[in-house]
Amino acid sequence: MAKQLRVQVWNPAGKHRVVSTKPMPGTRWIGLLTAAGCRVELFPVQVCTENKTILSVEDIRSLIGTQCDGVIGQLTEDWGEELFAALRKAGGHAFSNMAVGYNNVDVDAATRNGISVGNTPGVLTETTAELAAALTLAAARRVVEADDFMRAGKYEGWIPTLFVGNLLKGQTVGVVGAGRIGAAYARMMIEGFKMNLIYYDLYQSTRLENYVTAYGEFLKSRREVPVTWKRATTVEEVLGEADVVSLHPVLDKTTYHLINKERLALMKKEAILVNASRGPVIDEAALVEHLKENPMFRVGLDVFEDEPHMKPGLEKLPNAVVVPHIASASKWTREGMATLAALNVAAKIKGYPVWHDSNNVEPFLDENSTPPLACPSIVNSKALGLRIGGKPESKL
Ligand SMILES: NC(=O)C1=CN([C@@H]2O[C@H](COP(=O)(O)OP(=O)(O)OC[C@H]3O[C@@H](n4cnc5c(N)ncnc54)[C@H](O)[C@@H]3O)[C@@H](O)[C@H]2O)C=CC1
Ligand SMILES: O=C(O)C(=O)CO
Repeated sequence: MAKQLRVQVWNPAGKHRVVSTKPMPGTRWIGLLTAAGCRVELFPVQVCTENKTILSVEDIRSLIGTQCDGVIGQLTEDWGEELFAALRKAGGHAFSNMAVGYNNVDVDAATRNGISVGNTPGVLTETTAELAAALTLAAARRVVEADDFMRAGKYEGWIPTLFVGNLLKGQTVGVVGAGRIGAAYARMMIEGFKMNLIYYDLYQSTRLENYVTAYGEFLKSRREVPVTWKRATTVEEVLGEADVVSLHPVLDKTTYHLINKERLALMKKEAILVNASRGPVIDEAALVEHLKENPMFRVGLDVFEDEPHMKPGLEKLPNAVVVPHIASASKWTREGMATLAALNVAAKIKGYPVWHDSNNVEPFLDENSTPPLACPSIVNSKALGLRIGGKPESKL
């Protein structure tokens, strides 16, 4: 039996019961749900005192209870048949992850149970790309190693060989998964550091290619060396040619352990590998061995295969920069994610259609105007036969 969980409640008299499995930043999301007539319940995680950061399936079943219209869940939770069946039985038909990635959700199980699955695209794009850029710089210029050295009182004066790293300008940046975040990261590295691009994706990114071409023309007009781009036909091509490789694909069967022992061996000895997508995209045990054998190879990791744990040995390696899945952690983005997740649930409960363009959710994020009457992004809208539409001006 799951122990009784303490919950906080807003708008207790609300007609529709919505549960959020974790507290989310800001208050706009609560206001939007209560304005839509929802009673909002959330499980307040006290990370240090209760050590209850990740809810089990059993915990979540107990939060859903016998009557629940919708749930806002988190990427740390396993949303499969058991939970969706429990939600359906409780009368619910709306779920949203507070994340753009939804590899923790069995979308087919949700569809079988008639439950919509929302996610939060777009609002994380630049924030996540910026953290990937930060990890790239930290790894290239050995920022964390040097910081540790200073704090340990080891600095005795400038020497020419101290913490020598990699220059990015003129080198090649490789992007695997050139979707929203991958393309934003590519633009940052190209414009910021004048790197050349090689990318691999299942689809061509004409927009990104045109952007790099135009920037190259601009540089030429200023008599500077132009940047270039190339679309690789295999991931191996990217790994062999790039000086920096950043991973931004979705996690699915095709990307699980995309970077493994054999593919790491194709990379340059002094290359930099960054992962701000999902941990299992890299075979982390193979990566630890590769880092041990190649001390000039460096990584920047935001995500881990067995999150929140690291594979043994990673914590001891100076050529790894590691941060705890914070790529989307800017105030604007996290509050925006909460808003989109809340609207995915509230608008579904109200029977509104699904927004026509999940790549442009900005109209939902403007705090000074009322959001469109639509669910911002529902990944199984087609399978459920949901209506597409949305009127920007009307109140929820
Ligand atoms: N570390 C963090 O805090 C964050 C991590 N993410 C992760 O980043 C992922 C990407 O997010 P977005 O860019 O918004 O999604 P997106 O859907 O715009 O881009 C994903 C790209 O991956 C490509 N792709 C799919 N399978 C591939 C394969 N086998 N090989 C190469 N490319 C492949 C797709 O074609 C697409 O272009 C999310 O699914 C999520 O897992 C997203 C936000 C924050
Ligand atoms: O949105 C996602 O997929 C995340 O990983 C949140 O940071």
